[in-house]
Amino acid sequence: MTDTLSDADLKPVLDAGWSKTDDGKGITKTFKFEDFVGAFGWMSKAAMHAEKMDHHPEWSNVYNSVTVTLTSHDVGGLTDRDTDLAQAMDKL
Ligand SMILES: C[C@H](O)[C@H](O)[C@H]1CNC2=NC(N)=NC(=O)C2=N1
Repeated sequence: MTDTLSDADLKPVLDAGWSKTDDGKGITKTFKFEDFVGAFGWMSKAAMHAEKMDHHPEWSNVYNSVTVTLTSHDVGGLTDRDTDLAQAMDKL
């Protein structure tokens, strides 16, 4: 499905700590880890998931913190590919 999502569709990920970006086209969350190895290990696992799903995060890492933004560039907004990847990241 490539339809953009409504706020109701987003409720599960918003309840799980994701927020809409200021432009409303993405969702973002900051994940915290014990240290850099924890953060980078998580990014490695997340990267494998993203590649399998053919849906890729925008993210940045500073020491033990990883800030992730998810959006569907091809439709210029949020799709279920973003919520699926968000939920996969939350489960890692
Ligand atoms: C061809 C391929 O499916 C597309 O380029 C994919 C790859 N990964 C992607 N990732 C994200 N986040 N948004 C996209 O629109 C996107 N498109």
